[in-house]
Amino acid sequence: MEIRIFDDQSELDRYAASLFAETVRRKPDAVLGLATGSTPIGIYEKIVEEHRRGLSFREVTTFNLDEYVGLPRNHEQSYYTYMQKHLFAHIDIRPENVHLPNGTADDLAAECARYDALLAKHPIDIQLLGLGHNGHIGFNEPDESLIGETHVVELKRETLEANARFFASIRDVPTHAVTMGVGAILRAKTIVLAARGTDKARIVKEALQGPITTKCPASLLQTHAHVIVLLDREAGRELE
Ligand SMILES: N[C@@H]1[C@@H](O)[C@H](O)[C@@H](COP(=O)(O)O)O[C@@H]1O
Repeated sequence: MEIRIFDDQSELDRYAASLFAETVRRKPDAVLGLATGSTPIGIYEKIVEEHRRGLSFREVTTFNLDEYVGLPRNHEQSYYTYMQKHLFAHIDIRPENVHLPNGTADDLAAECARYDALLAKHPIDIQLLGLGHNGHIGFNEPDESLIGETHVVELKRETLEANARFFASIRDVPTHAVTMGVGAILRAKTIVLAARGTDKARIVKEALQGPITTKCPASLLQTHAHVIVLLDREAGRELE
């Protein structure tokens, strides 16, 4: 596991973006795994800058980690809207190459199977991950056991609280989400985990240097051969 600590936020964003840009330069039809949350926003800005400097995403395919259950695509807090706003509207990606779980599907089990079939056809070259305060990756919440494939998850209280800041009140935060499972995440050839801020310091330490346990889903990343962890000083301050 490679751990890089940055003094400057925009340096972290630029470095993360360069890893994705390099992948696309090397392989124009690369498959990118994408994440939401506040952490990737600056990274997407830098990816858009790479596009403005000439990098094309015409042949690229993307998969997002997760989507809320029950939010229509055009809801302002859907991850579909987030991705349009922060990335897809600003690059030349083909809409048909963009994949997110559909959280409003009538048959969510069928939707999960559809997503897994697509993932099986398009192995992810590089996967971006944020880190939940409780160690979740995507929406794989800490539990006695974890699920490998795409599934519906009930969000933990702490996740609802953390994400309430994006909604009018905690009552408006969807209680369930569709998430890619840890199997698909760990099958990505390269994983880039980004975390910032003092409030992530404890979970960063637990995930990277604590025991490998389903109680901290991000700790499973310790088993992956090619993980690059990008932290600011605050998020990295408890690491030994
Ligand atoms: N489903 C997302 C995760 O993919 C993300 O990593 C996490 C952390 O978000 P933030 O970067 O805003 O701390 O939030 C959400 O719960």
